[in-house]
Amino acid sequence: MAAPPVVIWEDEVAELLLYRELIPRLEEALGKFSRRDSAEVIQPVRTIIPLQKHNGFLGLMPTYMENDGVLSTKFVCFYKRGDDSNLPSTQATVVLLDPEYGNVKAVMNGEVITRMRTAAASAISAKLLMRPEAEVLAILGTGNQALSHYSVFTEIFSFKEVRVWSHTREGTERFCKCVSGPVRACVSVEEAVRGADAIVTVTRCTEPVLFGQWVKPGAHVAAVGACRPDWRELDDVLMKEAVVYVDSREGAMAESGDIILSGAEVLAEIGEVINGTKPAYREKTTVFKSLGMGVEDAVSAKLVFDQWNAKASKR
Ligand SMILES: NC(=O)C1=CN([C@@H]2O[C@H](COP(=O)(O)OP(=O)(O)OC[C@H]3O[C@@H](n4cnc5c(N)ncnc54)[C@H](O)[C@@H]3O)[C@@H](O)[C@H]2O)C=CC1
Ligand SMILES: O=C([O-])C1=[NH+]CCC1
Repeated sequence: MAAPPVVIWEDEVAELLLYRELIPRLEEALGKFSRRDSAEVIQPVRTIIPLQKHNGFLGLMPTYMENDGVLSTKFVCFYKRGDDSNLPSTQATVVLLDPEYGNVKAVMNGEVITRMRTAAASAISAKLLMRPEAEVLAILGTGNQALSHYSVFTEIFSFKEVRVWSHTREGTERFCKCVSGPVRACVSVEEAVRGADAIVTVTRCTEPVLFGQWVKPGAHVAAVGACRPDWRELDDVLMKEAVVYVDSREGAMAESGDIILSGAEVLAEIGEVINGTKPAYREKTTVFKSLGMGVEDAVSAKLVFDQWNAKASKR
């Protein structure tokens, strides 16, 4: 009989998951996903169930990576919360199964995984699409994703300046107190993004907040919020002027308001750039539209589980 599942919760996931180990595994997984070899990866577009009464959505994100022996599902609830709400805007759990027997091996906190793998995917897009001489990073939004993006972008790049903007002053103040390095608080989006070489959008807004007229030609934008077909973070000018990359074409066409409503053309998946089958236009203005994928959760969960087992064998 299979052993009962282990439960690995927030603090332990945070201790076991490190960007330096996660990033290379994510790069490999994004490349595998874009090869569309069903003997290697099966990851359908997530199923979404609206939670109308609570202004939210449940996303189910099953993934099977045959050669890696990874079978997992993430359950993620995300909500359109008002500013005065103390309730979380994203809650997630990842279940890791044994693909041979079908039993559950581990149940893990998915918030840390979601924060870290999303920020790591944005950092991979910047590694491939941002100009190497980039000096200024701007972050729009000051929530959980803003903090994880600050951590990984300052860990792997050497920006001379990091700017942050939130639509509330309290949000900006909280963010500036939480981060361990320098950051300049900005009072408007325009102040934050003018002249920036890299821009990360991690807001819960449903109307455009970043306008193309303010974006420096050649800048790279990692667009992480606006994960519903009628939600926007970026305006039509930016979407049409930029070269657009996505994590998954099918996901983007089903879920990204910035792509669907602007009618912008998608040049490539980021995995295709990793595989060398599509070009990286570093000298042009680029947008990486991230929606989040099950393969990212699957490789993160495997990493956490492997590290947990390695630690357990030393006890
Ligand atoms: N692409 C992906 O893989 C993922 C995307 N997300 C999305 O990223 C976004 C940020 O997520 P979290 O940091 O977890 O949320 P959070 O609730 O911790 O932070 C959201 C931020 O948006 C700001 N905000 C709220 N309403 C706004 C408005 N009308 N205009 C401008 N700013 C506004 C808040 O002040 C806060 O700074 C959400 O849209 C979430 O759904 C989350 C997880 C994964
Ligand atoms: O990939 C993910 O976990 C999510 N994308 C949008 C909200 C949550």
